[in-house]
Formats: sequence, C-alpha cells, structure tokens
Amino acid sequence: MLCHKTVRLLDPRTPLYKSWRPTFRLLLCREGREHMAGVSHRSSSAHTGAKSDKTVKKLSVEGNIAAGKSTFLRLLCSAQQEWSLVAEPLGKWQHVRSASHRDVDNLLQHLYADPSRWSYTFQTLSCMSRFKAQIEAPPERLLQLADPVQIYERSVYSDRFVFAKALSELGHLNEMEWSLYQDWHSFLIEEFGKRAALDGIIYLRATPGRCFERLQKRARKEEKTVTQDYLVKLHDQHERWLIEKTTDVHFQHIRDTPILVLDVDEEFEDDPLVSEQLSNKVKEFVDSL
Ligand SMILES: Nc1ncnc2c1ncn2[C@@H]1O[C@H](COP(=O)(O)OP(=O)(O)OP(=O)(O)O)[C@@H](O)[C@H]1O
Ligand SMILES: Nc1nc(=O)c2ncn([C@H]3C[C@H](O)[C@@H](CO)O3)c2[nH]1
Repeated sequence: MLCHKTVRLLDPRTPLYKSWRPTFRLLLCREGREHMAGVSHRSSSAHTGAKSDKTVKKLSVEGNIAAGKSTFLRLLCSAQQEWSLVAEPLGKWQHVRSASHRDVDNLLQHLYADPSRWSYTFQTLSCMSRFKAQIEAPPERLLQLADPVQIYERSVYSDRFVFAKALSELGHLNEMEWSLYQDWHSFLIEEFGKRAALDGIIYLRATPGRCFERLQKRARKEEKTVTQDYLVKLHDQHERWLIEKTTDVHFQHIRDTPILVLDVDEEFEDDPLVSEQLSNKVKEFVDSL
C-alpha cells in the first residue's frame, strides 16, 4: 500500500505537497536541461511549433486486454526493424521489488483477486511506471536515424481514461481514491506534459468477445478471474475515449492527438498478408504525422 506520506506528497491540497513542490520543480528543471542538451525530441518542440529534422515521433498502441497489442507490436517491429518499442512494464507489476531489490509481491495477482483493496495501489504503480517509460530519453541508436519512431504499449492516458476510470465506475476506486489519482495524474501531466506527449495513437479495436477468447487462449495465471463483462466495460471506455470522444479529457494536446483505428478481430497472427497490410497502414499514418 502507498504510505500516507507519499499520498500527501502527491496531493496538491496538503502542506506536505507545498513544501516539496519547489524541490520537485528543481529536479524537473534539471532533468529538462539534460533533455534539452541532447537531441530535441519532437514532443518537446511540438508545442512551440518548432521542428527539427532529428525529432522522435512518439506513438502509443492502445486496446483492450488481449486484443493483441504485444502480438501486433512484434509483427510491426519485424516489418519496421529500426523502430523502437517500449513494452508495457508488466514484469514490474508481477514482481514488485523491495528497496533492497528483493522480489516481494505480485500486484497484478492482488488486483484481480481483490480489486477494491488493490486498485488504487495498482494504478499508482502502473501509472508511475508508464510515466517513467514515457519521459525516458530514447535509445542512442534511434537518434542516429533520419526518421526515428518510438512506440509505447499503452500510455499514461489509457491508465487514466480507460482503466482508472472504469475501476472508479465499478466502485473499486472509491471517491477519495479516484479524486487523489486524478489530482496527481493532472499534476504530472502538467509538469511533464510536453515530454509525455504523443504524436499519434494506434487503437487496436477488437470485440470484447474476441478479446475474451484470446485471453483464455493465453491463460495468464493472474487473469483467471477476468470476466467478459469487465472486457465489455474496458471496450466501452476505449470507444468513448478514442472513437466517440465523449470522455472528459482535460488536456488539449491529448484531445488533438491523431488516432489510427485498426480492426484486429481477424486472426492475422499467422497470415503474412494481413500483417503486411496492417503494418503498411501504420507506416502511412506515421509518415503523415
Ligand atoms: N490477430 C490475432 N490472431 C490470432 N491470435 C491472436 C491475434 N492477436 C493476438 N492473438 C493471441 O491472443 C493472445 C493475446 O494476445 P497479446 O498477448 O498480444 O494481447 P495484448 O493485447 O498484448 O494483451 P494485454 O492487454 O494483456 O497486454 C495471445 O495468445 C496471442 O497469440
Ligand atoms: N487496472 C489496470 N490498470 C491499468 O492501467 C492496466 N494496464 C494493464 N492492465 C492489466 C491488463 C492485463 O491483465 C495486464 C497486462 O496488460 O495488466 C491494467 N490494469
């Protein structure tokens, strides 16, 4: 469980937060300078309108549980070998480490076994690990390329606008927890906004029934209690956020991010033709950004 001090540190209304904010800002500025001293990333310049020819295009791949994101990314990366992929930090959630790096617990297991007890803790870890991944400098080899592309498996945005929101509506995050989550999430987006910004989103769209079949086929041990109803709920959140655009997204740059929708209900894993068609669509989309 997150200690009370950390919760208060992340809550803008508390004195603890106010006393730490200047230190936090200083750290952010230092990191910012290091970042600026390197190659200018597209996401840093996108908001100033400035473009350099060595910018990294950052995209996330979004979609329901077991829609086929990892599978799709594997295919994509073999078609576009120079692109860099940042996988979802699932291992960090399954093997939570102590300060002395001992493997202490499996938070994904706890989440599904007792969602009301563990959802807030899980969203804290999932979102923090995504933030760290999203603001990390791209690998050096990527910066040597003329048109570098980095693709993330999900993002800090789906963490909030799909999962945390669904868990709040299901009552697994209570009103206080949902409010705390939104407070620190907004704070981090405002502070890191440009560095965590995306140039595009690829939405892998599959019916909840198909996802449920794939989930059962994959048979991840922690997910035995995941129901089709939960997948329907997550599907609806994706649809409201990325298709209907009725989700209340407070950040203009996220609302404006271009979206490519790919239907992945079809079984394409072993079909090179379908894989090639999908990967060509992604390439066209990336070139258009
Ligand atoms: N297009 C496809 N055709 C056939 N099988 C697929 C396809 N996409 C994924 N699968 C299978 O479905 C299962 C789930 O796929 P995968 O692990 O890629 O999902 P995911 O979206 O990354 O899941 P998660 O949300 O848990 O990260 C795997 O067993 C995979 O082999
Ligand atoms: N609650 C919750 N919030 C998230 O942000 C989130 N991201 C992924 N997951 C779950 C889905 C798969 O079981 C498994 C691997 O994707 O982890 C999440 N669950």
